[in-house]
Amino acid sequence: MFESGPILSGREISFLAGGRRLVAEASLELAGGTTTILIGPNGAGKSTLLKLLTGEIKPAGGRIEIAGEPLETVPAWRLACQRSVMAQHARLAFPFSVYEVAQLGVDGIGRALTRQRREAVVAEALAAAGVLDLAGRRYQTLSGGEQQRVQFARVLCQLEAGRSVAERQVLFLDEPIASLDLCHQLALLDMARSIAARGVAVLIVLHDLNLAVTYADHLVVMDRGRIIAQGPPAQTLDDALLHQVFRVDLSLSRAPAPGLPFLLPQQHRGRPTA
Ligand SMILES: Nc1ncnc2c1ncn2[C@@H]1O[C@H](COP(=O)(O)OP(=O)(O)OP(=O)(O)O)[C@@H](O)[C@H]1O
Repeated sequence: MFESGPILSGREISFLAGGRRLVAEASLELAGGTTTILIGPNGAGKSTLLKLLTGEIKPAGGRIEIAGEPLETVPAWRLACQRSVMAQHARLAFPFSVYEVAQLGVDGIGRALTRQRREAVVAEALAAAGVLDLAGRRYQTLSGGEQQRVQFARVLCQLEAGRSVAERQVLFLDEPIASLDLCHQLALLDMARSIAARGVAVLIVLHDLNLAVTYADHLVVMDRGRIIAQGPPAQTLDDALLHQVFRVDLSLSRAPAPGLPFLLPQQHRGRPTA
């Protein structure tokens, strides 16, 4: 059994850039064993908030703690063991093979592991992400969806290698299914949930509201830099909030599968309402 409770917490976090407040007084907790899904329209501040929580950028105000320590005091090598990040866009300047990209996840972090174990971690991650058969290919020659799955393999490697150092870990996935077909979307989200089930705190930025309400234990809704609602999906989303945040007419109804919340467009006019 794992220790439940928050692994990462943010209190009143703010971030300013270009003369604008991109994140304003955001507070949230990422608990072990929990899948938190962050939703909101384009430009709401989701990726900016994720970058603040991962330590990639520094907040102008507020406090972020990971495993009880202020985030800014945790040395980079330990942070790399405590949290793994799949960014929205990953660029590679060098002609790496798929295997080498996944291997980046264990480089450094997996130094305490035997070479055999490191190789097993990479092979297991490539297989879990469904890209083992692409291991020898040049990363740049892959399709967008294949590249996204290789990036997922890389973060799986990092998480697994980091486990030898950090017991309490956070997995951040920023729009991890944006380029994936439905089968691979569900496979990735199922895997993220099974990672949460072993005690990791998982934060996923998603645009698909159906998948968000289906996979989230905790839903966080952002609009214009602010967290405007959060909690269990069924108690967090309602028609009024959907209209306010996404500026379209949607209705929350029940899908044929019992207990599975589902959003159906109602009189959708094909473009956002004013
Ligand atoms: N460094 C920056 N300087 C100025 N503005 C920025 C900077 N970074 C982000 N922004 C702006 O901040 C807002 C929030 O950006 P962010 O990427 O966090 O949104 P998002 O909710 O992830 O959007 P999307 O769903 O489109 O990915 C956007 O309007 C963006 O243009």
